[in-house]
Amino acid sequence: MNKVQVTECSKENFLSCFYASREPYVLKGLDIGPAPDLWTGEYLMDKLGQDDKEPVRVHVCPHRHMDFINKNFLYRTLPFKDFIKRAQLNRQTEFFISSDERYYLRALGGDPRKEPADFIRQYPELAGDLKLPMFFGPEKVFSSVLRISSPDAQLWTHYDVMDNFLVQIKGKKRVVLFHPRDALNLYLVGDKSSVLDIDAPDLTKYPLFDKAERYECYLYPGDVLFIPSLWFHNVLMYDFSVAVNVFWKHLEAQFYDAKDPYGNKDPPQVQRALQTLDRAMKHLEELPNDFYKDFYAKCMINRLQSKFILQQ
Ligand SMILES: O=C(O)CCC(=O)C(=O)O
Ligand SMILES: [Fe+2]
Repeated sequence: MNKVQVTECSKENFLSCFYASREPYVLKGLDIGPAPDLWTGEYLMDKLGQDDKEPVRVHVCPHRHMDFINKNFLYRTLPFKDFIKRAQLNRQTEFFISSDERYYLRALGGDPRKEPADFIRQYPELAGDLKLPMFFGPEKVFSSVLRISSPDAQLWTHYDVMDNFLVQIKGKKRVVLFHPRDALNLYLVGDKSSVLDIDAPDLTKYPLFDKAERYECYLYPGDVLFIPSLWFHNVLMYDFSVAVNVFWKHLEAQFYDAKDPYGNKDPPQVQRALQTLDRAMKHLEELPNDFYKDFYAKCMINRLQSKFILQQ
């Protein structure tokens, strides 16, 4: 296991010394404003509990391991006040599935299908309490996302296509990361890993997972975690947790899908390549038996490998 590096450097130092490494860092001691002191559950309910505030759509899950592949959670809409009340508790008196269900809010944009989330515009009641780390020009910002969770919830391992500064405001959490070079060891389905229990993985089902190099850190209020694009991350909340993350474009505009409200669509070039691959697979399906399919699939992998896979 590798520990994610922790530094107390300034923004300028981070950019000149660390950013280019494309490795994760926990940045401590940045001035993020008074939010970590102010944002108790009571305060959030007071600021956002007005009747005219839009209710929130949250994930509701009866298990610790939230699983996007098998969708072991529901989406439910709650008034903000009720959501905050419930998210602070370990056991619910009013619930959708069971008394030990957990909640996770990932704020969406004003028009969730089209617009990325914009924390400052959508939560003006809280915006003055938080100085988001503005490491790059405003034209590079993609979205800023409020994330609130119950204790003992764990978010599935996934990657995002943007650089990310995850600002922890309330509660302690553990973040486990995997380098993009471990993609073949994580049993991916799209942008998510099928290995749900990363602490006790089923190695008979997922033998290669043992090879994936694990990076780990703990985040406390005021900490900012830099997650470079394509790095896999899995987040375990120990407490009622509040965070805001900022997604940044670090590539030129042509490498981002203009219709991506979440920041997790692959580059348009990759989407086209995957469509072509689907067609290629249909052609292989036409072969007379599995032996031929296996052989020619290996020939195709070989071509990809010799042209694109980096030596490790
Ligand atoms: O800490 C969290 O709630 C989730 C972090 C995450 O997946 C992200 O910021 O992209
Ligand atoms: Fe993420």
